[in-house]
Amino acid sequence: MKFSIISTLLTATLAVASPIELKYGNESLNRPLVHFTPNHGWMNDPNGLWYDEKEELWHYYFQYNPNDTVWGLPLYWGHATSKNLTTWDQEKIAIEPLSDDSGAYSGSMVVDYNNTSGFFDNTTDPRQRAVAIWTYNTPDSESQYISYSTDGGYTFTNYDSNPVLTINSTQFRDPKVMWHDETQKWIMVVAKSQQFKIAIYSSPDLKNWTHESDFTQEGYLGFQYECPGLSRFTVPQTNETGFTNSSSTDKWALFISINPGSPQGGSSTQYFLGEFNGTHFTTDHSNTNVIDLGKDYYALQNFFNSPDGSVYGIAWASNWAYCNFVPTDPWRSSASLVRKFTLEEFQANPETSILNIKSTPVIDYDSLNFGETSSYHNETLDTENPINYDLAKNFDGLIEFNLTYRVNNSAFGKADFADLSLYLIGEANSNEYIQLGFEGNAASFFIDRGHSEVPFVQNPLFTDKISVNNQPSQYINSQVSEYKVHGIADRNILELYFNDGSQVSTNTYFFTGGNFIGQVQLEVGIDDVFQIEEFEVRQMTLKI
Ligand SMILES: OC[C@H]1O[C@@](CO)(OC[C@@]2(O[C@H]3O[C@H](CO)[C@@H](O)[C@H](O)[C@H]3O)O[C@H](CO)[C@@H](O)[C@@H]2O)[C@@H](O)[C@@H]1O
Repeated sequence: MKFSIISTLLTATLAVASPIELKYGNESLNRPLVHFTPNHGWMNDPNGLWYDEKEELWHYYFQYNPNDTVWGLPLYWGHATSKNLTTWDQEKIAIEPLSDDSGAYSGSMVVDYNNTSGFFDNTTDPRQRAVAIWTYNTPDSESQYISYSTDGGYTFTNYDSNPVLTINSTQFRDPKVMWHDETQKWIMVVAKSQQFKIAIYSSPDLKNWTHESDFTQEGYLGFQYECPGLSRFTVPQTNETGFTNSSSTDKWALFISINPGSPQGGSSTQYFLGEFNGTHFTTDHSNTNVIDLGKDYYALQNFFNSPDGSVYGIAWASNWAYCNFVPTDPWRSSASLVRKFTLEEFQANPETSILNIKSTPVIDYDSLNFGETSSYHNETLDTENPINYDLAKNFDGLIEFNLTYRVNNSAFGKADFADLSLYLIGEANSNEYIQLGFEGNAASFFIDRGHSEVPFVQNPLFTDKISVNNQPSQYINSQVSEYKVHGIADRNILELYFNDGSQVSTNTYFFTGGNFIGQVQLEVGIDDVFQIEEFEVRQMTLKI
């Protein structure tokens, strides 16, 4: 065994009391630490993401049913705040529906710095003039409402002339609003869900909206479009390999969630890259892109603003195909980690480079304590010598790993199952594990979350095996390619970032007796194929 323990910190104190146990009691052995979960009740889409520049505080609202652990009416906007985008405090409910048979459905938040709406006076700091734009759902209609806050996003007053936008439809929802500098107008993208249209509206004041265009029947349709979003990105500069881009330095991404009927099964989030001129969005190419190739990443929404001008977003880390059966209690569903999105030139294959949205997880390591780190470098693995690493007992169940490996494509035959497999083995029951691996002939990464005794895992729609077609991070020579994967396993959510986030796969998993990982094992199915450049695993926990 060739790993080395680099550091051993905190192990004595961790066994005594973890912050999660103190906060929630024993109910939450599988409650994630750095993925937000409501303290009780049901949660789905992220809503109203914005950054309060005055308080330096991030606000995150979410579809919330506090009365049950399944989706149901009345539906509210729950609320959480964070200083570091890693740990969140749940706040009081922010927006309520008007009756028990209705819902405050998904929507977004803007900061109305210049008081275009007229809702504010000098008593509200311009940086805190928060206006929510959301869908009011009743049995008869879906229409767009606005509500404003004069206390920094904690309580909201409904505009007395709501709705601000209605088209006599029951399938018209999820407005995402941004400010467009060039036209000095607010722009809304909103789903005419079952017409497969993303409608674009403009407004000078958030109250009066003009229909500008529809983006329709593009990409995967599924059953319906939901939760659109429009974000502006900076195009990376042309590099020495001759990658060319448009003369514009900006590029726009239109995000559209589809549910049900996504190609991954259930619900997922796609995006298109193109141009936006203030009234119309046009795609550069007819290809659609999927922002996360896993099963648990839906209804992505990006923050209205951020301190560095970058695009940050959160998704709902579940899937409508099985969300109501997920074995957590007294809450259901988690948010994804916050991700920073940037545009990159992505080598789709040896001949073609394309623009791609790269995802980087945002984790504030200052809010975490670190346990043991195991590290392993420059070894060719063989079948007789796997890496076995026992994690510290009763740790908090948050681990991170980095794995960089080279594949010698000349060292296996067509009929060989040439795999490098990383097993994350349950602490309470070592028969339970997640298998993560790469197979040489398929040149694909795979995730197998089916080795569990939790009955829910047998739900066929949970899809225990998922694969990601994986590009090398570099071609070392004509036979040898290098790949990278960064993983964060947080109690019951595994986020995998391939090649520094060029591709991502987010998937939940469930073990009996809580979701602590007790052992990590890295092994190969065939000799002399895999060279481990780096393999590092570390355990982490929240600072109290
Ligand atoms: O909370 C409403 C918001 O959620 C969104 C997207 O996640 O709409 C989801 C939607 O349907 C789901 O919930 C249903 C109720 O459990 C379920 O039966 C269905 O299979 C799910 O897809 O919720 C509403 C109400 O049922 C339905 O119109 C949506 O498809 C978002 O669009 C909403 O704002």
